[in-house]
Amino acid sequence: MEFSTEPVVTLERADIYQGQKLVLADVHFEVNKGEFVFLIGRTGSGKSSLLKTLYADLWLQTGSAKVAGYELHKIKRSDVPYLRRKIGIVFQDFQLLTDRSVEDNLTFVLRATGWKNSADIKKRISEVLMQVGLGTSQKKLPHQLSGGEQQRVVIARAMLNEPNILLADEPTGNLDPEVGDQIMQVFQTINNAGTAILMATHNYDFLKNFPARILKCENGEVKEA
Ligand SMILES: Nc1ncnc2c1ncn2[C@@H]1O[C@H](COP(=O)(O)OP(=O)(O)OP(=O)(O)O)[C@@H](O)[C@H]1O
Repeated sequence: MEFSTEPVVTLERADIYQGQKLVLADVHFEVNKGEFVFLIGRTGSGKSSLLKTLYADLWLQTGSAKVAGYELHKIKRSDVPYLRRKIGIVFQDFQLLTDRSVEDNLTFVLRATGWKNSADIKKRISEVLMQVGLGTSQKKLPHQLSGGEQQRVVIARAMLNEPNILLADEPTGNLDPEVGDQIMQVFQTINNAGTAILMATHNYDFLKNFPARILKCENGEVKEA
């Protein structure tokens, strides 16, 4: 599996619903290993619904999809946690546990995903924090960090189990433009090291400054832009 060249994401004839409402029809695209893809579209066009489908928060009812080796049209609910270990998820709001230090937030995730050895846990936490440029913040509580630093911790958390792809939904939406650019650079560094990224964004400066493939949600469809 690790050495295969198959795409990280494949969707074919997928219809994406919110309740009874068809949000996106006949969605078909692939994301290859190590690729960077922006997902754009107006408010309400279906970007979040598409990302939610990929991490099996929204259930795929028609069509087929394969994400990190898991077939979403066949997946059992009990396998969803394993799918989510293979994909990292980053939202706009930071969703850190506010009463725990950075280190404890990250340890919590590692222990919940089966890590037992304390030395391995410490080593992995230092690695991901270095990767996001936050080497010295282990002992801090989230409120002692800036918004940009908190988002770095969230990205570090998403990287803990070496995902094949990061799904990011407006990851810079709550940040000042300058800080947003720095976070975008963190994503670039991670992408350059081989992790695919699918990022929903409203920030058109990113599209200009960080050229990459663009998918657009428009009129109930997903198109290459
Ligand atoms: N939980 C929900 N229940 C019912 N309808 C929903 C739900 N979430 C979203 N929708 C509807 O689905 C459509 C797509 O919404 P979605 O959030 O995927 O769009 P988006 O492109 O991510 O928008 P934004 O840029 O504002 O985040 C919208 O019409 C929205 O009202």
